[in-house]
Amino acid sequence: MLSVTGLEKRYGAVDAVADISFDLEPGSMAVLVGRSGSGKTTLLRCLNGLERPDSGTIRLEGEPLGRTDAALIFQEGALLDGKSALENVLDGGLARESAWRELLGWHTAAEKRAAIERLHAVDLAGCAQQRVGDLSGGERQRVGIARALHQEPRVLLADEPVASLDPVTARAVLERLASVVRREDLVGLVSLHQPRLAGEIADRYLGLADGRLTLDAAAADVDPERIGEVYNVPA
Ligand SMILES: Nc1ncnc2c1ncn2[C@@H]1O[C@H](COP(=O)(O)OP(=O)(O)OP(=O)(O)O)[C@@H](O)[C@H]1O
Repeated sequence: MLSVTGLEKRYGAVDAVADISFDLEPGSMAVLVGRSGSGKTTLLRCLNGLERPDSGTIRLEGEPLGRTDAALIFQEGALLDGKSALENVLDGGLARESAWRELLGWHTAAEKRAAIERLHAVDLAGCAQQRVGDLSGGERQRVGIARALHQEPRVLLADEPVASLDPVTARAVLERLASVVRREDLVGLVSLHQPRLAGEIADRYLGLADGRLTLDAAAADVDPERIGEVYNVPA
């Protein structure tokens, strides 16, 4: 279980994340909702270790969350366009490698086989050698998922991963993300602005308003009205 307790992150006078506590189970997908500026990105960055919280603890199965335990998928994938899909996925594993390998970007045959497997998991093994810059938006986001998986995370995070995709492609990418989380028994947490898409993949909802957690409930117990309350607008 991922346990977040009393998490706080301030930027000057702004409480971006204010005393947040929640638990998430492995093998289930949680969706993070909230208005723009409510603290979603800050929370995800704290979980991924990109931001250092001012206070609070983040534990996985009782131990402090390690540097490589969580992988974050960004809105635009944060991929290198000039490199192939396979090379981008391989780069995802570099944080686990020794410093000299990381420096040289040198990969073993076993690493390459594993990276192809990750592409296979998102139905993109056929695109392994293609330049990422030549792929469609949906394919790029699936490379982003494969890259994150190659970090071998136990917590898979995504910050508005389908914001730039059409609804049909967005849904396919999210379904792929949710199925990977469930199959590989990961803790999944994804921020989304599209409540309808959220409803199709969420096992659980977390809602933020002004940095505070105002919703923490199983998807079965959440109706559109409750989500509207998080956004402070009628459903
Ligand atoms: N590096 C930073 N320096 C100063 N203030 C910041 C920084 N990052 C975020 N903030 C502030 O913290 C608050 C939360 O921002 P955050 O980006 O986490 O919100 P969000 O819910 O992800 O928004 P969006 O949906 O627009 O991405 C905002 O008031 C924002 O202006």
